[in-house]
Amino acid sequence: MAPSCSPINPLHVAVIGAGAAGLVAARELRRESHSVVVFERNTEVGGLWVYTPQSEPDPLSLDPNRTVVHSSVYDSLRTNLPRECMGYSDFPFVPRPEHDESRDPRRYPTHREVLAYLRDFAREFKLVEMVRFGTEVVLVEQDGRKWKIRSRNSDGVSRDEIFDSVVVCNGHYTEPRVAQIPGIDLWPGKQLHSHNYRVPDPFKDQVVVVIGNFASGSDISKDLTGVAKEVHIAARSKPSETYEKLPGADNLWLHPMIETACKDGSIVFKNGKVVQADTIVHCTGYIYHFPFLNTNGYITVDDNCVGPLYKHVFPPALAPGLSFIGLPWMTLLFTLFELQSKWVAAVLSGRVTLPSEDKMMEDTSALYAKRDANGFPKRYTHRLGVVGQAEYLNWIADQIGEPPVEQWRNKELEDGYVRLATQSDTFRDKWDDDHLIAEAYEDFLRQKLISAIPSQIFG
Ligand SMILES: Cc1cc2nc3c(=O)[nH]c(=O)nc-3n(C[C@H](O)[C@H](O)[C@H](O)COP(=O)(O)OP(=O)(O)OC[C@H]3O[C@@H](n4cnc5c(N)ncnc54)[C@H](O)[C@@H]3O)c2cc1C
Repeated sequence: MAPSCSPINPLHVAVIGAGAAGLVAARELRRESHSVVVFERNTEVGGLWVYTPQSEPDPLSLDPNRTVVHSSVYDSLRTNLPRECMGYSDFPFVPRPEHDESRDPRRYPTHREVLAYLRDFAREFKLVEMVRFGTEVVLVEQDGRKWKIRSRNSDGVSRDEIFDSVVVCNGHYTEPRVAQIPGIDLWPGKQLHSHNYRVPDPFKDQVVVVIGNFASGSDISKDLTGVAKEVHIAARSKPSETYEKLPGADNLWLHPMIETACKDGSIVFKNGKVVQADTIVHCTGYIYHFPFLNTNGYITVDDNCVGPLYKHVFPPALAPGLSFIGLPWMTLLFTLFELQSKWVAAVLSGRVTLPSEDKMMEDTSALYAKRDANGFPKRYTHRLGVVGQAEYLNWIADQIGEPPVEQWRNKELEDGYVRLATQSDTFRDKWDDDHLIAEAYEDFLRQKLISAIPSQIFG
């Protein structure tokens, strides 16, 4: 629906999480005159990007009563997308050497630079004053037409409060998904999920099997080659005859998926190769998890499909009081967080209207039907992909009267994914799209978001 001329209706809104999604949600809600409280269980902003050397005591994170460590960032992590396309629209993620010599000016900087950027963003827009740190949300449920939030502070003190609306930004890279391996119960080696991987040192001289070959699997296997005896990647997407020695190291092999794990410590791959392994690292992704949410069964998570949700944001029967920012993946995430936040803020103030509950349900059912007809599993419901993501982001932009996402930004994402898949050992340092960098910086200059083009970022 197009923006209406209705008077603005300011509400009291709770945001759960002060990561990249929650920060921009808070900014957009406040811009729309809502009063905002951001609940953040950590002691600082940044969410996933707040690296900690600590990992969880249960290396597969299966114990529901374990102490949760939020971040899944490993020490050597650099971004998997170029920085120009990662930033918010009016606060570009550009090198900021004037601040501090420890900043990383590279096009694919370290996780520390992303955290520094998010801190800069929070400072620039005075967002920290809205955040209640060390405060975990333990329950969200409807209370008449409003929403009750129960939170617990670091002293264990609980508090109930009533809000007009709740915006969920709790992140979805903390609750691991673990691969099912025939015979694993009798296999005597160690297992961990990439959520609990930080540095390669504990794997010195080991034979390690890494399951998964996308961003984390590819990074972690390379990280391990420096200290491990052998590293074997098991990739679900590879044909069963695959057996390749990978470039960039002399102890790294690519296999198809594991056939079975045996009690003598061996791992048999579907290509028939057998290795005597010490450790398996599951780089197999994460599941959406909302342990605090009580909607009397209305919202479910079924094979990583969270629903029902209109356009991945609003549960039709509970909209607009409850909304979710940041569920889709394979997209320009910070751009998505910003556009979804603007949409939620405008819907809450009455500036933009949602379709009827029935129409939203129809749209959601149509999305599921299309997914099923294309043969995609449920866990791909929130996967946007290169084409789908541009359409989706532009659809939201249109709802709120914003311009479509810049072509250079979409193209950087597209080319970035191709590089990631085809030159996984060099994609962060070698590229041939300097023209896109130039377009991005000209755009930033034109909008007066920067004062000069830094020279060091061209390839
Ligand atoms: C290894 C890895 C590498 C990545 N690399 C990139 C990249 O290069 N580029 C990119 O764009 N994206 C990348 N991503 C995706 C990344 O997750 C997003 O970019 C983004 O930072 C997620 O932001 P978020 O706010 O949704 O979640 P988070 O950053 O996870 O923030 C959620 C916040 O909610 C808080 N919280 C959770 N539950 C509660 C509760 N009950 N009460 C109070 N607070 C709570 C948490 O403490 C946290 O601060 C990567 C992800 C991973 C796992």
